[in-house]
Amino acid sequence: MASTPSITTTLRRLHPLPWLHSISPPSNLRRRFPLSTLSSTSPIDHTPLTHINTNNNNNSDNKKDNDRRNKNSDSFYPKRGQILELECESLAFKGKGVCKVAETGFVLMCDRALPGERFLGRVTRKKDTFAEVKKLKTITPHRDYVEAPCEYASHCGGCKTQNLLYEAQVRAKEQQVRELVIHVGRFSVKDPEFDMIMKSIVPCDIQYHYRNKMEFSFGPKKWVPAEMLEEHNDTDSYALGLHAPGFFDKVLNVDKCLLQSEPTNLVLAAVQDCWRNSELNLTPYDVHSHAGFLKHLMLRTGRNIETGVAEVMVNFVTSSYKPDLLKPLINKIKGIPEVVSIMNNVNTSVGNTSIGEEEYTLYGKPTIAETLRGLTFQISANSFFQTNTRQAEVLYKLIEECASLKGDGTEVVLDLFCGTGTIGLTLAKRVKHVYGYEVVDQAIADAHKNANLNGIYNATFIKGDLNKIDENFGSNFPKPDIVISDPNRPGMHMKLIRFLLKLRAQRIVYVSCNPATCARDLDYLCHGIPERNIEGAYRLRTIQPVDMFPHTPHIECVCLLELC
Ligand SMILES: C[S@@+](CC[C@H](N)C(=O)[O-])C[C@H]1O[C@@H](n2cnc3c(N)ncnc32)[C@H](O)[C@@H]1O
Repeated sequence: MASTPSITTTLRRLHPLPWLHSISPPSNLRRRFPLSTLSSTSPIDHTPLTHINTNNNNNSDNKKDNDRRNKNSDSFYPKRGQILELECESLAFKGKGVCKVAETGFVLMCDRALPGERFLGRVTRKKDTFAEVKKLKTITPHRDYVEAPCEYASHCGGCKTQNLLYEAQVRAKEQQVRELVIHVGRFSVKDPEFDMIMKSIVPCDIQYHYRNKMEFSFGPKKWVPAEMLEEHNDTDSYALGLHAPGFFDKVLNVDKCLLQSEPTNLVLAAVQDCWRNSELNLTPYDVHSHAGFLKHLMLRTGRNIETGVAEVMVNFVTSSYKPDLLKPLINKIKGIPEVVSIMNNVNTSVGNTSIGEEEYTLYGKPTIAETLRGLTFQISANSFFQTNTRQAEVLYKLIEECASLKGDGTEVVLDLFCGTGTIGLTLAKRVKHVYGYEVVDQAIADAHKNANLNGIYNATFIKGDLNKIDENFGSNFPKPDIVISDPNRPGMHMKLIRFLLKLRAQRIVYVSCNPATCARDLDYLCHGIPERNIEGAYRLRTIQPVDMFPHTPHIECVCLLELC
């Protein structure tokens, strides 16, 4: 709680999770509400507070929130620039710390504030129902403080919670999902089955070196956080590293990253060791002037399928094709035994993406391999593959359990947002047919390759935009028994939700990397949208959070829905 400062008060109604206003409404939701109302608020804002009260009136946290709102309709509204003493209560969206003003419950969100930490913070931004704060100084550290092993942890855009005990990280993630399921999904804790539905989070056994893919950027200048400027006098030199949080044009120079594999750290160190040598004439790409050659260094780790030994692919993304310039770097890194592939993606566009219009193999082979649930997958520089292979095994096992296939080869599976087909393919041997839909051409091509590689001939992968389906969509495949839906962060488009409600497959396994849009879609599928005369048709049986990415705010969930 913040100690009550001298303030001007403003009349405001508070949503139990006001920071959700910062989730931009996905295009599909614009259809749910009149455009005029969406210009200023998110769809979640339209859930009347009374509705939340009725549905969740035995939730003690909600009750306290609501009581407080009733007593204090005049809530504290801080001024920009104001300095407050705050205590972080929990973690929320994007891993930001949630602090509340004593008495009024007004919410302040602070990046890198951790539960239990008391600190001084300056108000940097005011939104309608909450404000953002920048931490200036810790007064007392949070209760689960641990020393962060990475020297960049306090300012790198990758990890946000390295100095929070891992057990506390997963507790906070689990709590976040629970709150979203209640407040956004409108599932009631009063339901006697609620505790059975809401499963405990599955932690990640390995908390470092778990990522099989990292992308570092080159930049003309090292970025140094303001508070460290005095210690650094080399800010004018070239940078290779990770982006500063929220900035596409600021690169924090890093010599190693504790999330990637050990061999890829050797590659990064080898490149760092020589690329600035002026004799090599290597220049970093400048995203403002568009001059320069080196754009990104992408490192991927797979394994030799026969021996199980790690294999590394190095992908240089450059603004033009000049392989001779890369030769000294190649000579240096090909000496690292795990490096089996050096690729060059040439991207001449002014954009900052790492996918090239042309791709060249500069050394070794053009793909590496990985296994998942007993299948082999070929991974090219740009193909999508789950970035935490070990935890993907856990995730896919959960998906398979939720699918509860009969195993007699009679069932049809619809794999929506199939990517390179990994989920559908891991189920294919036990079903009649898998139909996969995905918008990216290359992913569809990889899915077909993966099917052939694994001798799977009962899977069809089709390119299609699931945000643009029409009434005929369902005539492209037989009625599925099981639908798997694994959308990216914006969740499912309203057209797809309507389609699924009409299709009435027996089971839907919803895999999500964004618990907020997941909770929203579960609400639609289970409770319908009364104001649009859409009835829900599903019952939520389980929601299982899985931690795929320790030290980051990301949360994955596997949800099982059954037809009512
Ligand atoms: C979270 S990934 C899931 C990939 C896959 N299921 C897996 O586990 O590897 C989401 C996938 O949805 C695809 N996607 C995003 N928007 C889409 C759309 N509108 N229509 C179809 N596919 C889309 C992305 O290209 C991406 O491959």
